[in-house]
Amino acid sequence: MSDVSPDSANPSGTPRLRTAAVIPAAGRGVRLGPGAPKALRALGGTPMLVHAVRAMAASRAVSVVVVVAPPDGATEVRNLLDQYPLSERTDLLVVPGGDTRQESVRRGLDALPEAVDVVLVHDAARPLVPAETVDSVVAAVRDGAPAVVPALPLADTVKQVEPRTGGRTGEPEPVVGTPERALLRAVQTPQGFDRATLVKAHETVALQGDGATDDAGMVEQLGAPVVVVPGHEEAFKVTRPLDLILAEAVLARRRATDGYV
Ligand SMILES: Nc1ccn([C@@H]2O[C@H](COP(=O)(O)OP(=O)(O)OP(=O)(O)O)[C@@H](O)[C@H]2O)c(=O)n1
Ligand SMILES: C[C@](O)(CO)[C@H](O)COP(=O)(O)O
Repeated sequence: MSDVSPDSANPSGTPRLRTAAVIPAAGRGVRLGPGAPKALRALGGTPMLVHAVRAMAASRAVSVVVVVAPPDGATEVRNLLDQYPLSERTDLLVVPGGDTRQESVRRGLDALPEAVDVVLVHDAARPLVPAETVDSVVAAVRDGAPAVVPALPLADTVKQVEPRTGGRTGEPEPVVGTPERALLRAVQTPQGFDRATLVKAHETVALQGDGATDDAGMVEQLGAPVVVVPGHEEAFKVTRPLDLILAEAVLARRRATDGYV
């Protein structure tokens, strides 16, 4: 496995790959219920986005973090993040996002400094991803994989259905298949990419007008290989109210046992 040392720690004099994390944080969080934009809601008294930024900066490989803020909230987010300074080895940029996650990520990619070769894309809504998960994604990209996703096996059986369009919520839907569960993985973030591959994927998918629910899906549409590495249970996405309760519990345990702030 490739090491994940920072640029400045390269003893051989050969150019070190520079790694940036793009954090899309421009969503509203409709499924979480009414309130501030999801990334700005408190988790253990600290905005969820701050946890996500710290999780990326905790990896020694990451030297640049680009936060993609709500379209009209970049200044507010910058002022907020300035209250939670990172160590000097991490540069922080804040840019305005777009109407979809895909558009927000694309705007984050546009802001990357030229020297960056490896890009992580990490949901602000996954505030508790451990540093070792981040490191293993970076290492796999530095080892030559153009696209890497952390993922876990599924606990539930999955059914494919014929969705009822325009029907009432809760109306029965016909089942059309049961994919073999052992072949499925639930995909998390950060997803890691060779920068040129990810930029090309975003350009191509935007031109075709198609979408994807994750960045690796866009790379798949290019025909480039995508590999999976083990994810982590604590990298779950805060999507619904119950997720926030779980996140509070995980954070409280970390604070009690690991000295996490
Ligand atoms: N226009 C958007 C939509 C989403 N996101 C980000 O993409 C991540 C994953 O999206 P999700 O969990 O679906 O967040 P929301 O879109 O905010 O949630 P919801 O669909 O419930 O409104 C989040 O960090 C969210 O802020 C973004 O940057 N720009
Ligand atoms: C990118 C992602 O987190 C991978 O599981 C997921 O696809 C985001 O989905 P969302 O509906 O935009 O939260």
